[in-house]
Amino acid sequence: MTRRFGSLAIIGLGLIGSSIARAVRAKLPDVRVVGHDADASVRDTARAIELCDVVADDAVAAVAEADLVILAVPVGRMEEAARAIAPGLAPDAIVSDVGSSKAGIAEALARALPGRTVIPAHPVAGTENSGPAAGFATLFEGRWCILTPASDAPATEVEALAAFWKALGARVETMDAAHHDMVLAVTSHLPHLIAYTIVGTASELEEVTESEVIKYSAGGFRDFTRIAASDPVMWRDVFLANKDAVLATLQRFNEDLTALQQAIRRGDGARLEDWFTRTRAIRRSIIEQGQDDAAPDFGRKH
Ligand SMILES: NC(=O)C1=CN([C@@H]2O[C@H](COP(=O)(O)OP(=O)(O)OC[C@H]3O[C@@H](n4cnc5c(N)ncnc54)[C@H](O)[C@@H]3O)[C@@H](O)[C@H]2O)C=CC1
Ligand SMILES: O=C(O)C(=O)Cc1ccc(O)cc1
Repeated sequence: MTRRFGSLAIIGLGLIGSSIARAVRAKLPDVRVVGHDADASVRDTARAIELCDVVADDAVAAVAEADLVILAVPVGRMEEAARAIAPGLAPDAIVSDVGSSKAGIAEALARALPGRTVIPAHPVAGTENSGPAAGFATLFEGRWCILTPASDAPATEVEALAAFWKALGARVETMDAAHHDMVLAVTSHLPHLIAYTIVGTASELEEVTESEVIKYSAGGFRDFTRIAASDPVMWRDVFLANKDAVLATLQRFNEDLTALQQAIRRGDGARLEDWFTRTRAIRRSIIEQGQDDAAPDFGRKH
């Protein structure tokens, strides 16, 4: 029988940590949830909104009873968060995380928690908002959660973690951490980099005032501004951690951008039309598969 967790500790009570707490309360009401955050003001907010059964001031105390510990801190803080919980972990506790990149975190957690069962995970669900008030219980519904267990991870524990995420409404996939990082570099990290670039570039163009950028932002640019409002610390860490895959993807992107630039300069309408026809077909197949993440209610709150 699949192991069911009775007591969960969440380290980091921002958007993702607080969404897990809310989803567990809604879908797994028998699971005890203890939360901890390094930031005292976040702990105060978590207590004020009664996010968890207990909010612990101390990381060691937070994990003492837990059979599942989820680290929901920025990617660059994973190792220190793991080191902080290590002395308090129960012998059979599983440690997981929610970081947006995976290979570097797997190495960091293995260093910090030798001999422990560590199963990294990435719920591919989020918004541009951060902090404990930004979370919501339905965030993971119908969204993928990718598990990247090491090849020697115990299958029963991987299955238990998969069952946990499915109970929160997620669809679960398992893959190698390096493959995860390459796929997410294309589907998430590069798009964020492009959004950060275009919004910054638009606001710096001498010919266009900042008020015009705001006044005339049509649909496409507005979508970019939403993404470009994402948490600066979180995304700094993602790009530093997934450097190799992001740079490889960026290289390809730059080549394609140069090809389109050349088509515009040469008046090569056929090339532009071919390219745009292909991308429209991609969008349509995403919608047909029922994975329309760009739907207007994407950042919905409950
Ligand atoms: N924001 C998003 O849309 C998504 C984020 N993720 C990943 O989830 C993780 C958390 O992201 P968010 O919840 O968005 O960030 P957030 O900024 O909303 O929350 C992070 C929290 O971690 C706390 N923290 C930092 N260092 C800590 C430490 N050493 N010990 C305890 N608490 C600590 C911060 O005080 C903050 O409250 C990141 O690794 C991110 O890559 C994954 C999927 C989506
Ligand atoms: O807000 C958006 O559009 C996102 O793309 C949210 C997101 C951010 C980071 C992740 O690792 C997964 C999902």
